[in-house]
Amino acid sequence: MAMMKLWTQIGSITATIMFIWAIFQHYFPYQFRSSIIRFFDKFLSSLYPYITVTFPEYTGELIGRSEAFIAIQNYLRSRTSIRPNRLRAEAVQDAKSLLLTMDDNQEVVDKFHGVTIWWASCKTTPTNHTISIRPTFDEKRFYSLTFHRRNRDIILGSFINHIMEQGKAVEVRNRQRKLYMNNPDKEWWHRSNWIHVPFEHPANFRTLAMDSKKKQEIINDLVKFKNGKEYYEKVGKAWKRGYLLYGPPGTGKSTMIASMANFMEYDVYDLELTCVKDNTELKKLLIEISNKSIIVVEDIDCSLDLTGQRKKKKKTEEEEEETGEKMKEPVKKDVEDKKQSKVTLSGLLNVIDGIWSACGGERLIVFTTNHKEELEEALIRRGRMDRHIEMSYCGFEAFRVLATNYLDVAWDDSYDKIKEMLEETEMTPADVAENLMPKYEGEKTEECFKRLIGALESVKEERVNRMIEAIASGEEELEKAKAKG
Ligand SMILES: Nc1ncnc2c1ncn2[C@@H]1O[C@H](COP(=O)(O)OP(=O)(O)OP(=O)(O)O)[C@@H](O)[C@H]1O
Ligand SMILES: [Mg+2]
Repeated sequence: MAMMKLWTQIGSITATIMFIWAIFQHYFPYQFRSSIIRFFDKFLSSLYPYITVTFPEYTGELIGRSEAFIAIQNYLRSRTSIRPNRLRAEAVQDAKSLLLTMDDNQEVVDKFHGVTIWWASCKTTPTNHTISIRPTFDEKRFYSLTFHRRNRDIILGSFINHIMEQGKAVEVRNRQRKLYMNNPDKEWWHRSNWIHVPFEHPANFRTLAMDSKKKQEIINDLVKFKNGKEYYEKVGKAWKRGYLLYGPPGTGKSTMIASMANFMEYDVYDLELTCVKDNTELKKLLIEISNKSIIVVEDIDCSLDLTGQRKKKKKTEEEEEETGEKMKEPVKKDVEDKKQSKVTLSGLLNVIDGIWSACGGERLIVFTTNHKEELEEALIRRGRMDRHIEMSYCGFEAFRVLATNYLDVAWDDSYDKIKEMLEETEMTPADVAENLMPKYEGEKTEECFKRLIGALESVKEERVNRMIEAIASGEEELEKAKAKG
């Protein structure tokens, strides 16, 4: 009975509103309507003198979460005086610690210079009621900030700036750095084109084996870059820097990238170009990359045939026909991959230093290669790849770092012999490190050095044999040429 009464009341209220609305539309010409609406607005706001600002998690066409939303989330986390009834826990630092955030649909009171502010974390529920285990795009989160109209200037001015600064500082403090990879099998419900894992590589400049002067130069360069925001603005250049690391396999190029990331406290975006469909997708990936990051393209010479895709493809087919031999499957797959990716050299150049490269700041771009000479000049010219760093075979200084890392010895009698041998041979730091590493619990330093000396001797022997063979074949050629006259 009571239910029926309620429905009758709702029905009559709705009918009255519709009636008033119809009269309003019929009797008031549209020129007057807006003034009347404004008048009612003023009237209502005098009854309710509060202003509410909302901060959605995702805004308009922007890809990625809104910076303001993230800053507020971090700011609220840092406010110990704010005590929501319900909190949401999120594991960070590879589940080593928990971050607590205000749960959805909670309200808290905050103060700023004596002004009271009301925060609410809101979530709109999906309009369609389909059952799904995945988060749907209809689920929208936002923060709302409410304050009295008389505090408008202080809140919209200094308070908003204060939140952004505080929020960013908290983010830097709590941040678990991440290693990202581009995600070619992205499902439609994934907002991001990148997937990530915690970045926990232990490499650092102290343990990186290389010439100490060269290492210090790189460190200085990185420090200058990190503190160079104003400088880059002054000279009108995007705040980014390119490094080309080149050298034989096992000389520490990837280790150098990890050391750089740890030194700068940056995230790493490992960009696999062969998985990027085309230039448009490359741009989309780029604009999703956060600031304070290193974009890495390993083995750039193998990533794409940037120097002329068609030419090389044709050549491979011709080679197949000529030799009558079919390509090995992995090689064929590699060629297929390159065929699938339509990223062009100009697309890549655009990302490095075209107009798109200025989206975001404080980014390092690092290319690695084993064959610098095969790279297109335009790709690695100064300004794009600002510093070319050669990672070379193990010299004596690099060896000393490795000896300290692996055996904890600063000096040994065998050093002189090893020094002499390292100057005569070419052994990568990876091989030196492998020989220095004790092979069983308690293996003595002298045994490790003996193993290294043995390995160096065999490398030297191989080198001598190769030289003898080369001379012999050269002499043979010379004899043949002489015989031909
Ligand atoms: N300069 C170095 N300092 C310290 N360790 C090194 C150095 N170079 C190589 N190593 C050791 O050798 C391993 C292989 O090195 P790394 O992967 O960095 O070589 P790379 O130059 O990237 O090789 P590739 O060209 O094959 O990718 C590393 O895990 C590290 O342990
Ligand atoms: Mg590598």
